[in-house]
Amino acid sequence: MVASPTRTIRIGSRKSQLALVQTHWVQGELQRHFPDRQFDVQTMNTQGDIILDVALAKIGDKGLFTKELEVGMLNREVDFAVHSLKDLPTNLPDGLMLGCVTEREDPADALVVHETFKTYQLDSLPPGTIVGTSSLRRLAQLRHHYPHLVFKDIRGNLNTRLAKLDGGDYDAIILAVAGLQRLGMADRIHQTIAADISLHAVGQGALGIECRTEDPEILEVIKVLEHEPTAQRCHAERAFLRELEGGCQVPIGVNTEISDNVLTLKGMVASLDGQRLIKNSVSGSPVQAEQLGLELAAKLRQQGAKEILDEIIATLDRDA
Ligand SMILES: NCc1[nH]cc(CCC(=O)O)c1CC(=O)O
Repeated sequence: MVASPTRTIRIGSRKSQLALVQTHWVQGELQRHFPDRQFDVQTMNTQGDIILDVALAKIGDKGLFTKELEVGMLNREVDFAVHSLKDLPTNLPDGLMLGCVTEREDPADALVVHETFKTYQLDSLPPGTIVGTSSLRRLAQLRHHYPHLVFKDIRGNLNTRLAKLDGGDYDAIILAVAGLQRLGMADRIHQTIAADISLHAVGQGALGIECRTEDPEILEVIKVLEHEPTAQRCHAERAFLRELEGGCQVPIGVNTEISDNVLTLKGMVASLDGQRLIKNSVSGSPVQAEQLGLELAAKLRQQGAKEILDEIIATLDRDA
């Protein structure tokens, strides 16, 4: 018997510890579904892994963590790439698509504290507490609720950030619950931040698998890992962000849930000083996910979101 020749499937990944944990999970799951196929992992450095000394907000986020992997796919060096969905831009290059969204972990943010701050919760942190975050979304929402805290930029992978916290550069930092859980560091979560204080990033907690548009064989393989409710929630979130975004990393947060076959999408846009914060929500059928995202974007624009976003983009351009 002649076995039909099947190609080895090459998976592209960043080299960070979190990226590798996520990619190896995908590789393991696919290997379980397709025991006769071979899956290899090929790692690449992205701009986001190389430029570590510039505030994320100033370089924007247009594919900072994804571009090299995308070039690899278009050049057929790799067949698909595994991303943290929140790092994947809402507009993808021609020839590539979001082929699969995996089941989401808790999408919330977490407060992680220095050992001398263990007795505090977010709402009891004393004035002047130094909180590290590099996300304008986290910054604006926390400033809105806790104007007495002091915010300081922080970069680097999860381990670097935790080392800076433990070394005393910060009293507390904000990280994604999902990243800490995946790296086996859930014990560092001091408090999960509630949605009424801080909405999470679009796609947070889910993995997004990007592949070539014209490669049905690969698309069929990766689709086995799709989790439909997560995909519907994330498609609504991404449509909302795509519709509002000025192309820059901006303070936009979301929250979604599906209950009794109704998808509810909450969204917020805030000014950097946290003084203006606009929120609203829409509900409808999960199969209309994208439409719900557009609807919510239109609502927030009516409430003044565009003015806030234009102002932020002008500030970032001026300070760049
Ligand atoms: N921008 C970095 C990044 N990309 C994905 C995660 C965590 C995992 C996730 O949200 O899926 C993180 C770290 C963080 O925000 O703390």
